[in-house]
Amino acid sequence: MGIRSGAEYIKGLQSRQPEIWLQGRRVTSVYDEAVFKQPILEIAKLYDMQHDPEYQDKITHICEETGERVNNAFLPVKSAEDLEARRNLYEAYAKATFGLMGRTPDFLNIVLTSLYSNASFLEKYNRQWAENVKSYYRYIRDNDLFLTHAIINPQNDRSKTSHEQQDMFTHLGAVRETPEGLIVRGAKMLATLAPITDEVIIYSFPGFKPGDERYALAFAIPIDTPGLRILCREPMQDGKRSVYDHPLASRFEESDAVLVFHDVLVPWDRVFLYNNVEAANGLYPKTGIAQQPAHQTGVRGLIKLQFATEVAVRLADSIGVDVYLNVQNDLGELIQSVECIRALLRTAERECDVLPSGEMMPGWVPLETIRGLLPKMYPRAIEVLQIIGAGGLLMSPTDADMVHPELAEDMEKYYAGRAGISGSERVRLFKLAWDLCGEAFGQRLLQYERYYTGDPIRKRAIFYNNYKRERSFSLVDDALSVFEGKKTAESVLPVKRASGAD
Ligand SMILES: Cc1cc2nc3c(=O)[nH]c(=O)nc-3n(C[C@H](O)[C@H](O)[C@H](O)COP(=O)(O)OP(=O)(O)OC[C@H]3O[C@@H](n4cnc5c(N)ncnc54)[C@H](O)[C@@H]3O)c2cc1C
Ligand SMILES: Nc1c(O)cccc1C(=O)O
Repeated sequence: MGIRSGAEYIKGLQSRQPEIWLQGRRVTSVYDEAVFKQPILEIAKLYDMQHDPEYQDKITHICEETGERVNNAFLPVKSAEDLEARRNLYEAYAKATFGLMGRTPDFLNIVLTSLYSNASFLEKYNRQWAENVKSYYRYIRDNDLFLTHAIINPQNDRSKTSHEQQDMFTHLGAVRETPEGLIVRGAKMLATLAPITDEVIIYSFPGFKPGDERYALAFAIPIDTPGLRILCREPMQDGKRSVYDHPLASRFEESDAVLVFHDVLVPWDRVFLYNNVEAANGLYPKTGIAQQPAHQTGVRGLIKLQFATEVAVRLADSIGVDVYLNVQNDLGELIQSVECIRALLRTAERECDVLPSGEMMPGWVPLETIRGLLPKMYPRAIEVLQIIGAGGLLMSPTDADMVHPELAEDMEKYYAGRAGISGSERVRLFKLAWDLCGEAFGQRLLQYERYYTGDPIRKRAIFYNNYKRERSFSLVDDALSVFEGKKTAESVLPVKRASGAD
């Protein structure tokens, strides 16, 4: 089949009835549910872009194996050209959503492509797991499906491992084997966009300890598999807010959900890993599923940061405050943050790593640096928006006020910005900014940037430890070589090193 259109994606959603719980009731038709409607349409637009002549060659390619046109997320990366094709895709999708949707279909489809490219990792433990991953990749690619994922255990008692929790099946684990497959029970978080996806893939960040064998699992199933319950968090929109009043919040809210598995059957051909702590701990660091998605999130994060920065610049300009040094200083800082991420991405794309499988991956050090910096840079951009917008962010009237005949004159006069910025222009700009920096929607976007890639503190500690392992920090030796063989600084003269260097 190859690339789907938006209408085909929506038809797929309409053909199923997953068990979705929202505000105390069961959702019977996800497409007709107001809170999901607009996000569905935004995702549908991304599917349509695959057929749009403006984008088609940038974001899709002809699959070598099938001869069909498929999305670039399914392209195993073997060369710089492949990497560029991937980047074009990330950029096109991120620009279409202003970087505000983190879990667009490309994200998990590249995870899957990496698992496919590095299936040899699984083969070492079980040949069938590797075969299962490969056929699942082909199935998702050829049907152009949209996945959600849940790789974190619910936040119950973080000081204990899965098998030490109060109930054996609080965290998702295997209950028993049957001839048809594995029965699994328990919960996982935090499946973004789960209600509007086709399938769910389950795996985990490393951290399993001996005794956690039943939780060491990876598999994928259709989102409407019997026994799988999707428990949505409280939505931040009712789905009926005006696009004028909430130009971003009304369109781009990604729902998040806890997934509860009530004795769900996972067919054997969908089991990718089971009952093996070592394999489960190696899956994330050793199959490229950390590094390739970091490229996608780096590009998306750049667009999001750039967007917030542009809003801040336009906001400041609209009320004439960017003549002040402090405001210029803050805006200059944001622009430098954007340029820093842009430069890191370029470096990552040029300084590639090549895995034993031949898969080419953007450089680990610059990508991890982006992962470490964005959780600080994005919240700072939001803070700057709040500081520059100040009380003006709290004076925006509504769409209805703007068009009311009795108020129209006041609106244009008292809400105008500096010369040349009309009342309606200024109000629209401030509403855009408020969605990002004031609304619950904007707070979620901030929380996403802090945590989507895991706990930033532990991530940075892992980065430090790996970096230290791979490097000798030899500049220090070079500096200290001046003391070689000498006891005191007073007696020092440069000495010849073994290498012959001074
Ligand atoms: C908006 C949003 C969307 C998300 N979407 C998805 C998704 O689609 N799929 C998915 O699988 N996940 C998703 N996540 C989850 C994300 O992966 C986690 O939030 C992230 O891994 C951090 O884990 P946690 O939230 O459980 O925090 P915790 O690990 O519980 O951490 C809470 C606090 O305790 C500290 N802490 C906890 N344990 C330790 C420890 N061992 N050592 C030191 N400090 C510790 C942390 O530093 C942190 O401050 C999403 C998260 C957000 C916010
Ligand atoms: N955050 C991630 C995720 O949810 C799945 C795969 C990779 C990541 C990541 O940021 O490394």
